[in-house]
Amino acid sequence: MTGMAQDSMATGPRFFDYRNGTLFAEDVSLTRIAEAVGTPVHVYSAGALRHAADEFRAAVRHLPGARTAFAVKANPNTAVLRLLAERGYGADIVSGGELRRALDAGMEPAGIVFSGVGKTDRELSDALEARIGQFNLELEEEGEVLARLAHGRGVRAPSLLRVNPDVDAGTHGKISTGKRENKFGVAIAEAPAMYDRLAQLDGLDLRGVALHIGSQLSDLAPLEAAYRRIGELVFELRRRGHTITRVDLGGGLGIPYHLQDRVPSPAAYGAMVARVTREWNVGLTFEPGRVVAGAAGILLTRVIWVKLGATHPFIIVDAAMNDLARPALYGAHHRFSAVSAGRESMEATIAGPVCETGDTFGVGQAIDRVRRGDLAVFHTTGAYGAAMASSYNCRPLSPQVLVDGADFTVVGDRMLPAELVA
Ligand SMILES: Cc1ncc(COP(=O)(O)O)c(C=O)c1O
Ligand SMILES: N[C@@H](CCCC[NH3+])C(=O)O
Repeated sequence: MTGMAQDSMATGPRFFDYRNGTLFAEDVSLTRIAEAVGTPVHVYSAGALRHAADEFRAAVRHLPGARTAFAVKANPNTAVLRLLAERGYGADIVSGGELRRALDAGMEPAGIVFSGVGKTDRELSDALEARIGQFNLELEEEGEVLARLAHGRGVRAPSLLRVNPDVDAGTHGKISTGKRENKFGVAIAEAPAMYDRLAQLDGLDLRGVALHIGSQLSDLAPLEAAYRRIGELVFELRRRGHTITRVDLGGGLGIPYHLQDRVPSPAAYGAMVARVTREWNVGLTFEPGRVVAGAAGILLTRVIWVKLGATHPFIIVDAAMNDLARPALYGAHHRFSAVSAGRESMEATIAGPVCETGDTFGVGQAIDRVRRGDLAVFHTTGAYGAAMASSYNCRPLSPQVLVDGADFTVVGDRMLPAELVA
């Protein structure tokens, strides 16, 4: 009975839970969603989103000038963004597409932060046109181009300089962003002189510095080390005569994917930030993604075959790496449980139908015993799940459903070509 036993160990309010042996999302049985919408389907819980969104905000909102900008890349679904806008979130964006998403969802332009190492002139112009609240500059030339574009419009672009603090975030190499060899931000040693030059430009309203050292951080120590370096930089910039009013501390807080994972709570994170930034005298911006949306989603799938394998049986499900890329890309783990939990378990390798050996969700895992036709879920897919989906193998993008209490709605992806939407 691994599914039921595993889920009963979860802490905090439970939005995906068994009732009479069937897994529910809030008050809607997943069997009903599968019958109505088909599988695979990404299912989000509005209650879980509200809970995580409020928990993070509660942890940081007492900090001076605190602003929370949800990292849209984690979950750009318009209904999700709308819900977060209602909870007081702005948006951290990295492309013109994400800008449109954030604006479509009703986010205030003033609450939008534009990060990203390769913003095009067109994207910078569109963001200026939209009057977004903050540009995070990732290289000096970007600042010069933005200054020119802003000056041409008779405005000054509110900007921070993103600094690379050269700290090892202790996370997967592909999602680490704050080591000197990474492409993000400017080297901290070069930041003061560069800041001096950028601050001279008429078209920029340079207000401070930003950083983001990586994602799925399971320890606060690297964040604290990076923040201390940024604190020293703030005082150095003030000694050089600059007025520093804002620091953007990025995102990165990890969440549990295995039941035994231990990660810092948002409250512990907020307490660390309060301690480290006490003397800074600036407003703080946060860019959380995963910690807000991750636990609010599951991927509902159906078992197509149980196939004999050399070491373990293969459970071939109808979801694949094009629906959930994290296991194939980072070797990431997403718990698997049956929607109708029986009493038996089995050891199996879970795989999708895509023609790649890497389309595997777990090798030799102990899971609920499932049979052909059974429904099952991958847990904790609300962040970087549907967001990273592709139509590889000409598989249609899977639908997304938002459950709120006893109601559920298909919350489509308006920006995607109609022929790609299931
Ligand atoms: C600049 C920036 N901000 C915020 C985030 C959000 O990170 P997370 O989802 O780990 O909170 C990312 C992704 O790592 C990012 O690149
Ligand atoms: N896509 C990554 C996170 C990347 C964060 C973006 N900087 C993941 O699924 O874990």
